Amino acid sequence: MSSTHPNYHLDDALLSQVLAILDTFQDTYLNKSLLSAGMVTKLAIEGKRLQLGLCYSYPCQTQYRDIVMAVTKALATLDAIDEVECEIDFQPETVSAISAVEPLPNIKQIIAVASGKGGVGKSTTAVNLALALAAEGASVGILDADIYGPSIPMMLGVEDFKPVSPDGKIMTFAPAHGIAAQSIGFMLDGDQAAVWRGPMAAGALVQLLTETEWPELDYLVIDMPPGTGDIQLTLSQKVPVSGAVIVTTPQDIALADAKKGVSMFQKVNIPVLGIVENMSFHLCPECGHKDHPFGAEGGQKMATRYKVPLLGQLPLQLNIREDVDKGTPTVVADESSQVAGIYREIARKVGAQLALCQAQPKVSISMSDDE
Ligand SMILES: Nc1ncnc2c1ncn2[C@@H]1O[C@H](COP(=O)(O)OP(=O)(O)OP(=O)(O)O)[C@@H](O)[C@H]1O
Repeated sequence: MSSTHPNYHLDDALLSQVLAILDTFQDTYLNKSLLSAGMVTKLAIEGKRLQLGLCYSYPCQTQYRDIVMAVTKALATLDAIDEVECEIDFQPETVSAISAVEPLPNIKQIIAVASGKGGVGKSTTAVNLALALAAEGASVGILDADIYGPSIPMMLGVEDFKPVSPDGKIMTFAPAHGIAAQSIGFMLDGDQAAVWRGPMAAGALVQLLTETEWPELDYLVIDMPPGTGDIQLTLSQKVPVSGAVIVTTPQDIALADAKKGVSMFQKVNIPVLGIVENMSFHLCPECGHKDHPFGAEGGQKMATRYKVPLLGQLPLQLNIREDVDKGTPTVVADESSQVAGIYREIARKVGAQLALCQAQPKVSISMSDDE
C-alpha cells in the first residue's frame, strides 16, 4: 500500500491504520476528509515519531494549532506512534475563471468584491477580507477599482502614498499592514475620477492591474465599483477573475441589487463564491440585545435561493467604521475581537470555495425568471 503515494513511507499495516484515522478527519470548509481532499502529502516514521505532511489549498493558519492537536491525539492512540511531527503547508492553485484571459504571472487568484448598490460596506468588507486572508497565511494584494469613490488608501492609512515608476512602465504599490495596495486614488486629486466615462474608467483599471509591480500574490482582492454597469462587465471580460464575493445589507432594496450582481457574474461565468451580509444585526452595547435594524434573514434567503454560501454576517458596529476611518481595519486593529474572527472565517470560506471551484470549474447558479 505504501506504493500508493511517493511520499508515504510506512509499512502496509501501519499505513492502513494511519490512513483510516486520517480519513475520519473532516475538513469543515472543503466538506471532505483530509484524505479524500488529497491533503496528506507525507507520512514517514522514525522510531515512534510519525512525520505527517499536510497541504491546504486555502489559507487557515489560525486553525493549525487545533488541527495538529486533534490529529496528534487520534494518531497517538496507535501503539506504533507516540509523537506526531506535523508540517503544514498552504498552496493555492493558479486560476482564471475566464478561459479567454490568461492568469497574470505573479497573481494566483483574483477575487472581485462587488455589490449591486453603493454604501453597503463593500470597501470595508474588501479591505478586511484582504487582511483576513493575510492573517490566515496568504500573500495578498488589494486593487481599489472603485473609480468613483476610491476609499482603500484612507482605509489602509496610506492616503499620502504616491506610486513611482522607475522604468516608466511598471508602478510601485503601497505596502500596508502586510498587504500590497494599489488605487486609482493614488493618482488622482480630489474627485477628478467622478467625471470619467465607463470605458475610460475600465481601461484605467485594467492598466492599474497589469502595470503594477505586484509581488508574488496568492490572492488579489479587487474592490469593484458599485452597480452592475459597463465597468463591471468590461472588467469581468478582461481581468482573469477567479471568483466573486457579493456584499449586501439585509434591506430589500440592497438585496434586489445584489441579485443583479449575482446575475451579472453568472452571465460572464465567474463563480459566485458567496454572499456577505453586512450591517446584519446590532447588539445593544448596554444590554447585549440583538436586533435587526435592516431586516432579518435576507442574506440567508438569497444565498439559499441562488445556491451559494452565506459567507458571514457582520454586525452594524461603530468600531468597524471607526477602524477603517483611522486607516487600521478591525482585522488588524483588534485581531482578537469577534468581528475580526468573523472576517477570518469569511476568508477561510472564500479560499475554500475557490479551491472547490477548481475541482468543479463551472459553478451553475439557478436563476428564476423574476429577476
Ligand atoms: N458593519 C458596519 N458597521 C458600521 N459601519 C459600517 C459597517 N460597514 C461599513 N460601515 C461604514 O459604512 C460606510 C460605507 O461603507 P463602505 O465605504 O465600505 O461602503 P461601499 O459599499 O464600499 O460604498 P461605496 O460603494 O459608496 O464605495 C463607511 O463609513 C463604513 O465605515
